Amino acid sequence: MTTSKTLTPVALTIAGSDSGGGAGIQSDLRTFAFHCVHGTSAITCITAQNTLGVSRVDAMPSEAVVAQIQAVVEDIGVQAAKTGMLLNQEIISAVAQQVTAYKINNLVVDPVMVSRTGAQLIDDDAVQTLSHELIPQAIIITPNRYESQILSGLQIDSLEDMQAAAQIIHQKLGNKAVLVKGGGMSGNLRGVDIWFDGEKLETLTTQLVETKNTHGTGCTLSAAIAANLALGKDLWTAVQQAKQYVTTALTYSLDIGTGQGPVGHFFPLLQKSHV
Ligand SMILES: Nc1ncnc2c1ncn2[C@@H]1O[C@H](COP(=O)(O)OP(=O)(O)OP(=O)(O)O)[C@@H](O)[C@H]1O
Ligand SMILES: Cc1ncc(CO)c(N)n1
Repeated sequence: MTTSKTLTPVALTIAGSDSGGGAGIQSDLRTFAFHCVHGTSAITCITAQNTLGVSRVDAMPSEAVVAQIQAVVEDIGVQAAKTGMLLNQEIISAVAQQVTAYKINNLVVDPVMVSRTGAQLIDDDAVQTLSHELIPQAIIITPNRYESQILSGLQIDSLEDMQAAAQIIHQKLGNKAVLVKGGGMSGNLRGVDIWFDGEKLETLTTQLVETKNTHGTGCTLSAAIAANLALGKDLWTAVQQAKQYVTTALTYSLDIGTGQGPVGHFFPLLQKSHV
């Protein structure tokens, strides 16, 4: 059997480490692997985190983040990338400069600012830099309910609010597409996302999964979109399939820890071995 370098899809995650293994770098690399995409990483910060929450965050020096991106892109090359928790203004600016310099165009930005529970994950100055320097370079951004409120200036309580926010964010920031995620909504809207690409306003609905173990859904979704882009799929297909991946991972979520457990990525293996 021969192997070919050119046939190996590679994706890069630029994100924080989650010691509990449910979100961040750990969920992204797992998602890439289960898409048969080689995963590379640039770690922005180290969180001490478990199913109950984040107890400490240590930022990496921005030079270290830049060095990781350079090491990966200059030697291995990437077909797609995603950003997650970038923590502070300096790191966001440095990442934005690298994205420009290396012309990373299949860029998925998960604008991690506020967790689903409403906790702020980056400082105030960083929100501005994210909006002005990095988000404009993304092919798609995937804000959750609270991030969509910040980016659109709207209070979001209904499906109509989500639709209006997606359109405002698209107009303001000019990404090819915006996906407003509904995990932070209430009732049946929890599994509903809104896509807007300037023309098509679509509601993405899979089944609602009734579980408390939803940690890492947002990271997994954006990583799965990036993986699908690395595999050469078009953006709309990449998003639809990523949404399905997250839904299935939620149905196999892991009841570990005493708080919110993570989504489960092992389902393709479990199905094969009939465990
Ligand atoms: N209970 C659920 N059932 C089905 N889908 C869900 C559920 N909760 C979240 N999702 C889906 O998970 C994806 C991530 O959305 P969510 O709003 O949870 O992102 P997030 O807040 O960024 O996540 P994170 O917990 O990683 O910070 C979306 O596609 C959303 O519809
Ligand atoms: C490291 C990290 N990135 C992203 C999130 C958002 O889910 C988190 N909780 N932790």
